Amino acid sequence: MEKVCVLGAGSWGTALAMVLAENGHDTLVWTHRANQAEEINHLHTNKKYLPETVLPANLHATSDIAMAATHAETIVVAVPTKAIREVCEKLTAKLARKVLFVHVSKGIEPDSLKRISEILAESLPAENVEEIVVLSGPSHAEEVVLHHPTTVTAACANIDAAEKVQDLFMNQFFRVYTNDDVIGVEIGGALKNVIALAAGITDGLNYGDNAKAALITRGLAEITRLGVKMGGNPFTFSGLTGMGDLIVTCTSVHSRNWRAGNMLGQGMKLQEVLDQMGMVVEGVRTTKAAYQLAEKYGVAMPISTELYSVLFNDVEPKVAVDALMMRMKKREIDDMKH
Ligand SMILES: NC(=O)C1=CN([C@@H]2O[C@H](COP(=O)(O)OP(=O)(O)OC[C@H]3O[C@@H](n4cnc5c(N)ncnc54)[C@H](O)[C@@H]3O)[C@@H](O)[C@H]2O)C=CC1
Ligand SMILES: O=C(CO)COP(=O)(O)O
Repeated sequence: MEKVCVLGAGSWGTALAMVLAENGHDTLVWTHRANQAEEINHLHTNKKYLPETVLPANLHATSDIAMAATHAETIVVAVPTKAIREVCEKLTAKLARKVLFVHVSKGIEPDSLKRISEILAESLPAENVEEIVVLSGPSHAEEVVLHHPTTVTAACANIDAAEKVQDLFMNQFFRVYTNDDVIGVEIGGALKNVIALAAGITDGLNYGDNAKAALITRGLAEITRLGVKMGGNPFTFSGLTGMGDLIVTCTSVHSRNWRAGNMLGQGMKLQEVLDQMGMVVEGVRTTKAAYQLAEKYGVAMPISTELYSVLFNDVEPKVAVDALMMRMKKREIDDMKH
């Protein structure tokens, strides 16, 4: 039995804490909201994020970051990308030992263009970090808490650390693979949210399944082009954290990014959509990062670029789709190289 702390009691942090507690680990979930910690401890629910779920009685919560820092041999970071630096800062002052860090957030920081493992490495004291492992793949919290079969990947250059995380989480309904390609796994996990927003938009425009299949396939092509240029293994992008996650996020009703895109496609403005969601839609900030990364690495990312113009330059979704369809003629396979 390991002592594990999960930082963030949104839908994903709570679902993963539930997996860990059910696996018999001494699991504590930290939330910055005291009333949410009380709800988890006394009612064994987290109604705002997982309204139908009863949490295991051995899952405990705290809003005291010092308690979270001292409890854990392993810390799972499950807050949205934009909160990671702030949470690390709070945690840093309280860390007293070396900890194995696992992150499950899917984003890239705009402007700095840092991946999450890079943000963690620069925000946490090196003497307190045993390793940083990313856990990613096609996995909606809503299905994990129902014990529906789910597969994910734990990635770290140090494969022993990835295997340790595999052992922590793996059970009959939650299957964990390992990979040593952190760049490929993080890029796939972050950028699929961009394509899911676009898929939601075409569904909101009632463009049907041909359009969605095209977005998934050409989306994977541009994610792979960028990811390989950044140093990722090309095979990672056809795995669980690439194609797998792209499929689930573009097709599932649980997807926050698809739902947000769907509202945009139906004519709502971005701010209205975000106000209505009440949960993190990582793809919005990641679209900005993708646009910047495409420029930085000189890689063609037409879907991300058109989505950027919809989200940040007020271009009508239909106009953006027309622009994608009317691009210069291309060869399908040659195009993958540029
Ligand atoms: N929901 C899901 O099924 C999955 C989510 N993810 C990723 O996990 C990450 C978290 O997502 P969700 O749990 O869905 O988000 P959420 O919106 O359900 O919850 C986010 C949680 O972070 C907390 N938070 C926000 N700002 C904070 C701050 N400054 N300090 C401390 N806590 C803060 C919120 O109070 C909330 O408890 C995202 O990067 C997402 O892409 C990954 C796989 C599945
Ligand atoms: O990453 C996810 C599923 O693997 C969650 O995606 P959404 O944030 O779009 O809900």
